[in-house]
Amino acid sequence: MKIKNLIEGLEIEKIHGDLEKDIKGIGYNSRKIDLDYLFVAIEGFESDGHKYIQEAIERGAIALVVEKDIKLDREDITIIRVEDGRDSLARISSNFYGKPSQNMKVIGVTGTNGKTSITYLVKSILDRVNKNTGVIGTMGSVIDGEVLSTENTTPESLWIQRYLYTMLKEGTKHCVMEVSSHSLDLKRVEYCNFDIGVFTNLSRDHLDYHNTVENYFNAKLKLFYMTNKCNIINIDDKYGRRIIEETKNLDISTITYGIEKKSTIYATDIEYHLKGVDFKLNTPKGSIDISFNIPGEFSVYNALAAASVAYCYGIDLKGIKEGLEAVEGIRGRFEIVPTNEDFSVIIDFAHTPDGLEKVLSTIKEFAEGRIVAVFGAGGNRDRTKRPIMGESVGKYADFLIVTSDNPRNEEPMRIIDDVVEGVKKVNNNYIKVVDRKEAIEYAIKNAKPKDIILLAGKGHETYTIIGNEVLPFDERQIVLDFLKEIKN
Ligand SMILES: CC(=O)N[C@H]1[C@@H](OP(=O)(O)OP(=O)(O)OC[C@H]2O[C@@H](n3ccc(=O)[nH]c3=O)[C@H](O)[C@@H]2O)O[C@H](CO)[C@@H](O)[C@@H]1O[C@H](C)C(=O)N[C@@H](C)C(=O)N[C@H](CCC(=O)O)C(=O)O
Ligand SMILES: Nc1ncnc2c1ncn2[C@@H]1O[C@H](COP(=O)(O)OP(=O)(O)OP(=O)(O)O)[C@@H](O)[C@H]1O
Ligand SMILES: N[C@H](CCC[C@H](N)C(=O)O)C(=O)O
Ligand SMILES: [Mg+2]
Repeated sequence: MKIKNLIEGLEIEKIHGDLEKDIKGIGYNSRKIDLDYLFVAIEGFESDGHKYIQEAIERGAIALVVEKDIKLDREDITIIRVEDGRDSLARISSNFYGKPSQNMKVIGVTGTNGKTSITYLVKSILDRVNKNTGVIGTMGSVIDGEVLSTENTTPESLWIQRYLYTMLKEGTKHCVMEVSSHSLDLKRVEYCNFDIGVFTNLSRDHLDYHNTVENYFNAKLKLFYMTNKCNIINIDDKYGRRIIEETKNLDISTITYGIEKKSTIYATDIEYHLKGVDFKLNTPKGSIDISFNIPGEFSVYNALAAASVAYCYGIDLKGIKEGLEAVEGIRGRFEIVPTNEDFSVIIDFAHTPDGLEKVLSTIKEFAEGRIVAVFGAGGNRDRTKRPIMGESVGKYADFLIVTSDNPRNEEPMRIIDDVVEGVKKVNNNYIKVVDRKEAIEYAIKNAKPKDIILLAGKGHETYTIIGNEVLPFDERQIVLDFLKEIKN
């Protein structure tokens, strides 16, 4: 595509050079630049893309989008100076891929917990009524059955636009996307035409990035100004009610869902059990009984959110029921490891105080033996949530093994101590085991009949991040291998 077409709509401060050149690809990382590429230099938190302009040119960049004035000894390189590199990257990427979001239905899901779960529930319902649905989120990008791994829950704008383009090419006209607060703040989803926005809930997380809960909320709020068809909001969450208030004058319809407060889509007759939850789904078009395969009240909320999306698209109750009930489970979300033992092992991705509270209170309701929790907190992430996570687990678990969860560049024992600070307030029945594999093995070795061992925090992840290294680490495999080992 010619540079002049690529920069359509871009807010430009200065241009130098030829705009007729043909661009073969776009990049924001110098290491990924190829022949005849356009390189967008972004000043980041860790580094500065402008430092890598020379490398980008050596690799084949023939045009640059920059946030600062730069001096080059090459006259043939086109230089476009802009105010905001991230915003420009999003605009250019959308142009390059033919503005794919304008030709499809994109559903954005935001909130602290439940995003991944809801995206897969929506996919299950829409797929069943012949709407081939793509997903972009924590577990990767799913395009026509193929899963591509993504670096972030919501990838950089270039990738989002590329995935949407590929989906369209494959005949996928619906995409359900997790929209993280980082992505809203860092403009990864700019120029993305959202049909529907879904809000799950808001609780403590990511304060390392946003500093205050108010900033975190305001980042999430942005999504509901970007939608065209409908906003779907959890009315039982106080931040959900704030979104409803803040957006009430917009020319867009709002569907509310909930259990406690009066809402458009709601659940009644809820019956909890360890293998799932049964409830009546009520909509303005009638009610239907749902037998859902993931337990807990939080699952009812996730199912209601997905049902609201389907309702918004006019899918009938039977279609919604079939789609929800077809979900046998979601990887790493209350996943029961098939051990064949007299105790149970559950792998769950809870990594926030609220997520842990929700999953543990669900387990507590059915536990006949002890609850043993193996968990930790991620390094280079919100420190303020760590003691609160410890407290959430300490309130419910009979025995806690506080361990590591992706320490990244932090000292693992320091993270554990941050968590233990909260544990100690409510429970003294804990040990610290830095090595997560040893921690899991300890829990299994000492398991008593009817125990429920919860391995929390890593969910679907099959790796651990120690320093800058990503090492293989699959908890299911660790559990099964260890059981085999102690039996031999
Ligand atoms: C805090 C944050 O979100 N940071 C994101 C941000 O990084 P940054 O601004 O620090 O980038 P940087 O390292 O300073 O580099 C600046 C620029 O120089 C470029 N560069 C750098 C080195 C080089 O050799 N050549 C080069 O061109 C980089 O490509 C970049 O364009 O922009 C990068 C490019 O898009 C992202 O990869 C990076 O996400 C990092 C990996 C990250 O960990 N993000 C997490 C916190 C995140 O986004 N999480 C959310 C929420 C998770 C959830 O709860 O669901 C998510 O959506 O995943
Ligand atoms: N609606 C919910 N409310 C509270 N906790 C939930 C909810 N849904 C799921 N959880 C808990 O949070 C964990 C993570 O769920 P999920 O992966 O769906 O959230 P997410 O918002 O995608 O998280 P992330 O921000 O990491 O992408 C689950 O394993 C479960 O323990
Ligand atoms: N999307 C979340 C996932 C956290 C998962 C947990 N295992 C951790 O590493 O803290 C994050 O990047 O903060
Ligand atoms: Mg997710």
